Amino acid sequence: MNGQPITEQPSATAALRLGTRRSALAMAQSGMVAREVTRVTGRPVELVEITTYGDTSRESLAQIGGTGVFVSALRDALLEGRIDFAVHSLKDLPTAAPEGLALAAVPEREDVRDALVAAEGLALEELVEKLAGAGRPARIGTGSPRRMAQLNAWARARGAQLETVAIRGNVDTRIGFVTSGELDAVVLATAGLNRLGRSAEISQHLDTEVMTPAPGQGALAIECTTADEELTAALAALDHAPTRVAVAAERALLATLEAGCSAPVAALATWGRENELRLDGVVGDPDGTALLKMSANGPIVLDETAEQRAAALGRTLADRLLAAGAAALMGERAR
Ligand SMILES: NCc1[nH]cc(CCC(=O)O)c1CC(=O)O
Repeated sequence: MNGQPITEQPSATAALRLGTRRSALAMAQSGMVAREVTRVTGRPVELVEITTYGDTSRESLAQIGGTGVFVSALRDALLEGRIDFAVHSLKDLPTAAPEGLALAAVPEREDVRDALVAAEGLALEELVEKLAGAGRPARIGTGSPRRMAQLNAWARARGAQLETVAIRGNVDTRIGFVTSGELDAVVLATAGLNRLGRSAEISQHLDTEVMTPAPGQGALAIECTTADEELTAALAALDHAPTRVAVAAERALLATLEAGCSAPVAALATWGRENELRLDGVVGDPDGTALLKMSANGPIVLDETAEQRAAALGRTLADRLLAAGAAALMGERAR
């Protein structure tokens, strides 16, 4: 794929170099954005493969620190001029704004929900009931403390038997645990499965009340250098303001909690009535013994200050969560 223009244009302008990770999901996301970029700029886009630490390390994300493991190699390539722009899953992007880089666009968000991929296409409740009949707990794989916390809290609330099993790996590997019978189900982001054309393997879309998604889940981030003003301006055509503002609230909550993408923190901002942003925040411990849930609403008009006001909403909700004991719940490791 390296060096191959994936979109051809009659114009003689030089190809834009899009840095991408090699995973199937990253390639799918980059390919989709590449086509859009060609549509709005008229320039061909070539994919440049970049390997990140998160791709080569076999350690758990919690062990290697989580924040930024998929992102830093792409950012280095941008700052060294080896690529012109990069596409990240927004939920993998550290909340700190990097020197010299611009978040040029946040395209319209995909489905925010987490998905259950279970044997025989069973829903969570059916799966747990069936296995209770067989005298054992449902074994559900996920590497995410956020998903573990909410799965365990769900089970605890209904006195159901469920066991979360820490797993890692790409989408194929994770679904493989279910097909092989090693696990009864895994939880993955719906957005990723949709982008990979694997929606048919979803047995249930988990309700966001039961499984609130990660901050930024389902959204992409398109990054380039601030020095490249022309490209920054051109990429802005791919920006979707309602998505950008919603994720600003979610990420401000995460930043204020001083938590990373491997922390048991969930946040979802949704537009209700026109110009009304609702933010739901959840902090838990992976065992699901306690789950702290709060929400806040703010009237936000989509103007130049919208992102800042959304961020203020996120900080306010985070402060309320902290006042209610969020820090102790997350524990030292996640902070
Ligand atoms: N942490 C890995 C990761 N980063 C983004 C997605 C899915 C796509 C998205 O949420 O935009 C995934 C996989 C998953 O959680 O199943």
